[in-house]
Amino acid sequence: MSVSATVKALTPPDLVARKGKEKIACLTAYTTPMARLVDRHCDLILVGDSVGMVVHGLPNTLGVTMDMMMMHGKAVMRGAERTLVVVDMPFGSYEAAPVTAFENAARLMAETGCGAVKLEGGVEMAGTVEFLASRGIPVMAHIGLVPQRVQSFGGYKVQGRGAGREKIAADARAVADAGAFAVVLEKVIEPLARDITAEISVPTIGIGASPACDGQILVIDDILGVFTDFQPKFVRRYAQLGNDAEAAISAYAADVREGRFPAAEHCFVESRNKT
Ligand SMILES: Nc1nc(=O)c2c([nH]1)NC[C@@H]1CN(c3ccc(C(=O)N[C@@H](CCC(=O)O)C(=O)O)cc3)CN21
Ligand SMILES: CC(C)C(=O)C(=O)O
Ligand SMILES: [Mg+2]
Repeated sequence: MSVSATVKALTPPDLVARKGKEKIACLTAYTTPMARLVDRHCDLILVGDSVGMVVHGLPNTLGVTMDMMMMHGKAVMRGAERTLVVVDMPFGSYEAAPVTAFENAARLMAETGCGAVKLEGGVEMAGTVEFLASRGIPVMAHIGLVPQRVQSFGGYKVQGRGAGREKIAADARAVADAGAFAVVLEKVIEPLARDITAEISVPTIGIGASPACDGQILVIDDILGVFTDFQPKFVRRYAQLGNDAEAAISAYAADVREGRFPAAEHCFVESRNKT
């Protein structure tokens, strides 16, 4: 992004203005070429810490570092012109104290050029959301299933059933009141997602939280069929790129072994006029 950019990027206030009017389409991306594609069709790109699982082969998001988020954040910014780019704050970079959170969020914003950060947590993180938001860092909150706490939760379970309902409603109110410009609701039961969406004044972005939300987000590798280690119930697969990639790789290897690749058009000879 540069000051002379001709295309103006969407801002957090632009997305807030869409609530109740137009659905907000969001996807994750981690690389420049994918960011370019998503940028043409979506409103928001999340550089999710899911990158640790889908790109780096980690078992969960706990091992994701600031360096990884910085590097993928920069890569995505090189491909994004009109979407709002949000970078996930990794586990350990924001929970201990608002000042630590500010220092890490400011680094992400300053060094990647992203438009906002996202952090996981509700009532207990509201003070930090307020600290950042009041100091110029737009914050997207993330409540319900919070993957960075998978060890405490004992799995990626549905949220908001029974007694858990009031806790998540309180989380939504707390982060919205603290100044979050949007709230991700992950794997939250539909009636609760509907009530929260009606109650708070900023957009809810659902992932496994029903069409009642103001927008939706999924992990790009899940919708493309690139990541297939597991498939959450909330994912819809729009392509089978993993299968296509395997077929291509297998055909290439067979061509090399059988002498069908390279062919004449891939070879260089003495004559001028040819590159
Ligand atoms: N590829 C990918 N997609 C995601 O949506 C995603 C990540 N990675 N990494 C970070 C978090 C982790 N999330 C997850 C991970 C697993 C499930 C899952 O397996 N859900 C199962 C049931 C598991 C259980 O009940 O314990 C499901 O059917 O939804 C859901 C969300 C969402 N995020
Ligand atoms: C799934 C989304 C909401 C996320 O936090 C991520 O990709 O890390
Ligand atoms: Mg995340």
